[in-house]
Amino acid sequence: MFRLITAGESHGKGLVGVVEGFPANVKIDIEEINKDLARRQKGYGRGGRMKIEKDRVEILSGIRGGKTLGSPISFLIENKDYENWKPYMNPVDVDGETRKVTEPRPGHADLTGAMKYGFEDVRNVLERSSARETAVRVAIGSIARQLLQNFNIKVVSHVTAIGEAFLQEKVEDIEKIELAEASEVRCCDEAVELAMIEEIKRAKEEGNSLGGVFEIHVTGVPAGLGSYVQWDRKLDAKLAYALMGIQAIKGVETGYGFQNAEKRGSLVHDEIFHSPDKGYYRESNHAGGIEGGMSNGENIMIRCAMKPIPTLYTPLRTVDIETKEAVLATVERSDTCAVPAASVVGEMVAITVIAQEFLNKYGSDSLEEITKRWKDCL
Ligand SMILES: Cc1cc2nc3c(=O)[nH]c(=O)nc-3n(C[C@H](O)[C@H](O)[C@H](O)COP(=O)(O)O)c2cc1C
Ligand SMILES: C=C(O[C@@H]1CC(C(=O)O)=C[C@@H](OP(=O)(O)O)[C@H]1O)C(=O)O
Repeated sequence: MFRLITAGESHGKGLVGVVEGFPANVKIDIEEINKDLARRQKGYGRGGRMKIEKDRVEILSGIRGGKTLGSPISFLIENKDYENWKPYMNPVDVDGETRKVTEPRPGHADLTGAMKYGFEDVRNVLERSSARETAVRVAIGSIARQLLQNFNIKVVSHVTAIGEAFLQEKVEDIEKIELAEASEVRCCDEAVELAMIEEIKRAKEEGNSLGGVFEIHVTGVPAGLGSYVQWDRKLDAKLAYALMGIQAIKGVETGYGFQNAEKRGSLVHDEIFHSPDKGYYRESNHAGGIEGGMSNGENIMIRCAMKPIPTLYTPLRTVDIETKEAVLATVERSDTCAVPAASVVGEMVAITVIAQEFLNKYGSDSLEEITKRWKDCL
């Protein structure tokens, strides 16, 4: 299993990722990583920052001649906006007064972060709590995805709700979900997409913000990733942990989680069948591909709820941390809605967990060794 760590401030020089324990001899196409980074930058409702950045990864170690070495993979994603923030973000010489932030935004990490670390300037919190960091997790997910492509495992995602605009029916047809890639809000239904865009336009006009729901589907996952034997080895638990680690994600559901809770068992549990060519299979997938903390061979389906963006152009009431006076929250620049971007991040975070658990089961030294063990289990 590989470990990962991210570093970097939103307006600092750049973001850094380190992946340790990744197997050797896996072909990595760096342009594929850049494509995933670009996908994260798209989506109707984002603010001015995405016009400044053009995220690209610079590999620093762990890949040679297009293949992984088994040594730590490290990389850099430059913050182009650093040029505009140099006087305030320079590691050596900071003019802290000019850009000091003292009006914490409700819903962001600002106030509690400042209290926790003893800061008088909320900038010291917002720089790292920012979802700019998710670019690194997308790059790592893209590397994980390229490993799993060798085993026919694929991940797709789509946005199912933005504010009050949502899909009525749950979509399980992967080809239909893939159509979401072309949509401005990553929704696979044209009529709902238009309603979502309207919803975002209205929120923007009001100086307000929006959240929503996205859904991730992972296909081709073999049965037996994760385990029932210990609570912290359960696949659903690991996915929920990693997905809740994405900024602003406040709910994670596997399969028809909350809907299942309202129904009788006979309508929820997926009956088991067998055929010589398919092996064991189910005709329904209410469990979302996970039973007893293990993948059961069906598609993995996960939904994530994102809260509305905390920075409002019509700001909420707060307290100045210097004067303790009632003021309005700070606003420099913000997205109105980032659910489409979050759905790309969710996709990449989920595939990272699946890759970690895949290596747990099949070994993690070289692609050849893993392939052999995977074939033995087919
Ligand atoms: C892709 C993405 C973009 C985001 N953009 C913004 C933004 O522009 N402004 C903002 O205030 N919050 C934004 N957020 C949300 C904050 O980062 C998040 O709410 C904050 O870090 C507090 O953490 P919490 O919501 O997990 O409690 C974004 C989140 C994601 C996933
Ligand atoms: C920079 C990104 O997202 C940022 C996430 C974010 C936040 O508070 O989370 C606040 C905004 O930052 P800024 O004030 O620089 O515009 C977003 O743009 C990104 O996704 O790459």
